[in-house]
Amino acid sequence: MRVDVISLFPEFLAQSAALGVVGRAQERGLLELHGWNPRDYAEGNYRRVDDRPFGGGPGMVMLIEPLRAALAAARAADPQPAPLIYLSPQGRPLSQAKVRELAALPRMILLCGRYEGVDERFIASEVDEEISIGDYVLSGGELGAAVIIDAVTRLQEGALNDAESAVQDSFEGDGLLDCPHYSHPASHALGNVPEVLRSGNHAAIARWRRQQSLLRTALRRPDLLDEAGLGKADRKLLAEAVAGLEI
Ligand SMILES: CN(C)c1cccc(CNc2ccc(C(N)=O)cn2)c1
Repeated sequence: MRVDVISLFPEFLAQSAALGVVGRAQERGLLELHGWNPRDYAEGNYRRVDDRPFGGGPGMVMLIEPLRAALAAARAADPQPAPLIYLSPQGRPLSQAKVRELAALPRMILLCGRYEGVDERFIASEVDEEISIGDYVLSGGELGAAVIIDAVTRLQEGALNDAESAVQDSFEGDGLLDCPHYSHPASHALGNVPEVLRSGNHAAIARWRRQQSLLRTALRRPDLLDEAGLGKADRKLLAEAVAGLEI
């Protein structure tokens, strides 16, 4: 997958993408990252990329022309079509379903705004999708771009080895929160590992894990539970777990 990032701080993305799963995916040729800095395309001796908003008010707005030139350069660098995705607090919240959709694309271009964002005319004319990574304001869209790059890279075939791909279950396969995990030592001052996990009874272990995921989701994220569309067996498992709670 090719990802082009339009950002005033392309080195930020390069550094964060050089590590871990994303770094390895680049080495394996599973991911190709390219940065485009609007400042390289800003005219005039001040090479302006932002200016004050019409109508007054605080902050600065990113100007149309440097963005148009940076986007044109990115598109000219590779014939593959790609959606332009703008990271902003006004975007649609990112979800694993959206990550799966993006991960299936051959290419995407991520636009990272700074300041108060981008001139609305550029958004209206060029942006295909506006995405938010959560309801909070950051100093720039770069962290959102890094989140999307990480999340889509994990889903590229060959990006994760077996140990890592186990983490694919919650939020992905079934839309529920993950169950608790334990490792050595089996008994510890902080408590002991649940017996079922040491029983070797794989059916009982799978049942316990599913039940824990259901219970956790019900207690922490009932909104996800509604979306998960539980079947009869799951509802029975959950009822049994809830009955077992000493509340
Ligand atoms: C209106 N405004 C402040 C603004 C508008 C656009 C971009 C930016 C850059 N900052 C960002 C970007 C994304 C997110 C997110 N939640 O995905 C949070 N902050 C700020």
